[in-house]
Amino acid sequence: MFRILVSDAISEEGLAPLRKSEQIEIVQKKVTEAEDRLHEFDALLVRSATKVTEELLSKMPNLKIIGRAGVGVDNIDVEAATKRGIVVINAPNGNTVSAAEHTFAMMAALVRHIPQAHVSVKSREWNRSAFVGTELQGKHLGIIGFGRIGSEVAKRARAFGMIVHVYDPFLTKERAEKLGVSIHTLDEVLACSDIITVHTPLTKETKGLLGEKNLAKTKKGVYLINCARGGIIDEKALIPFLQSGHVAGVALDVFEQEPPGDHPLFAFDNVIVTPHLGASTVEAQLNVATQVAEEVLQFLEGKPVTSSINLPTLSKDVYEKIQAFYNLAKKMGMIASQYMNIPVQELSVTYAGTVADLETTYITRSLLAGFLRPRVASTVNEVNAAMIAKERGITYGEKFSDETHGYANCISLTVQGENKTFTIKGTHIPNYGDRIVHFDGFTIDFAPEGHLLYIQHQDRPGMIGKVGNILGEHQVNIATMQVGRQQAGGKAIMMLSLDKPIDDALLQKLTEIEDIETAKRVEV
Ligand SMILES: NC(=O)C1=CN([C@@H]2O[C@H](COP(=O)(O)OP(=O)(O)OC[C@H]3O[C@@H](n4cnc5c(N)ncnc54)[C@H](O)[C@@H]3O)[C@@H](O)[C@H]2O)C=CC1
Ligand SMILES: O=C(O)CCC(=O)C(=O)O
Repeated sequence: MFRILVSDAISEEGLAPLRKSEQIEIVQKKVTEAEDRLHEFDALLVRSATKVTEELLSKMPNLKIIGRAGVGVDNIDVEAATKRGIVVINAPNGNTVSAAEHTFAMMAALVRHIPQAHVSVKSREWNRSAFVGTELQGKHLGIIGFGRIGSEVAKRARAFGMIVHVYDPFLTKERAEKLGVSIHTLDEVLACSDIITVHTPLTKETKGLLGEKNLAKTKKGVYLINCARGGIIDEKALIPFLQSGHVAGVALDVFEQEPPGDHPLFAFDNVIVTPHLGASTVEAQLNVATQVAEEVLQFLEGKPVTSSINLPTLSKDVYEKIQAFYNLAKKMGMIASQYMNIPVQELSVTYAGTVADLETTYITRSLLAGFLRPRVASTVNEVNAAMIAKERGITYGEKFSDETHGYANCISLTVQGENKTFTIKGTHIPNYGDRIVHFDGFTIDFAPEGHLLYIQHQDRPGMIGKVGNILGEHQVNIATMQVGRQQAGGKAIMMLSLDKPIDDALLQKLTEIEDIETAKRVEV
């Protein structure tokens, strides 16, 4: 049974695909109300209210995936989740239109004083001269952060006859041209805009982006809108600019602290607010819940997720192409790690043939996870493998080559350890399977699976018989055996596949056979 905790209000209709599965149990409770069961859950679904902290994660040892039904993941400690090998996914575009429309609604409300007029009329006043507004047509709109929502806001602004100025340091010229906007510096946008709206994530760079210094660079009478994340506009820094009239009005959907409580900005009539409603439409909530539910189902079926924050994204098509190599690489990593059971500093993976044209980043992550698994007590998978390797001082890199050794594809792994370098090469043969074709300097051909026994010895008559006898005496059946040698009478190897694992005592007995140099167990 796969147990999912849904901790925030998520569209019931969107969750329907999950409810259909008999293997899934859904519990709808706040994390604080599910304290006694936290350890049971495999998945956690949230919006922005639940704070997914390291402390919460430590109480959820079974958690494998966190789904954010929305865009911003600033309520999730992604680094802590990554360390624990937990996949974090979001729904990056399900609420884009709703957030853009809300921004526009706020813009119109701000320049036409709609909330203030509404309160006035309901207080039995009829004061038309107090609420004279300004048109949007012909006004300069500054958009800071030109991603999904920023660009939707721009479309609507153009339809209203506004002149759009964009600041986004990551926006390419080509994309800006395609979207019909020109890129400016932040200072230019600040200086020329009648209205400024922010649409960036909250990061170290964007926290307080509109603070005292930058607010001073804006036009007198500017209007400001934040429907992105609280803190991008510094709330405290705004106060003197509102008091002096430099800032004509502010619209906030988001706050540094949510809920904001009794906020000093509420004292200003020209500050209008909503309680983080950007994504609160029936359509957006259905979209984000459906996206997250589908991703969780994919994950449950062992398929890659496409909207992960902490994994390279992978489409279904690409995954189908890489799947065989992904599995082969993992096994190669596991074998190399057990064979080289000494500290290692570097892994170097070389791809040749058809595999070199695929999305190898994911394959390398799989290999790295396979390598670390026998060495690390905690969960290690594609999510946290790179981080764990870094913590352990293991560097890794990818190369590409034309040398396929006669196979259609070849993955080669070289492990650099203390005083020893080891190379293993593998290939995947469609409709046949995975084969290891090179092992520590020997050409060989074996399937990388099950209970393997590697023996290195001098090439002498009778060696196979001696090994077979000892295994037979201990009731260990040999399923397959492959041999290889460098030259007659020189160093030779055997790779045996056994029906059951062998213990230390038996391994020791094998190494005591004359002319056997090494005997190692490898479990795949
Ligand atoms: N109020 C609400 O209910 C909602 C709020 N949001 C928030 O809106 C924001 C934008 O969301 P999307 O457009 O979907 O994200 P996005 O990732 O598509 O776009 C963000 C843009 O900000 C840009 N950016 C990053 N750092 C920047 C910097 N230092 N200066 C200028 N630009 C920078 C990026 O290059 C990117 O183009 C996010 O903070 C998200 O959490 C999203 C949905 C609903
Ligand atoms: O879940 C919500 O309503 C908040 C949406 C939001 O802020 C986001 O998607 O980033």
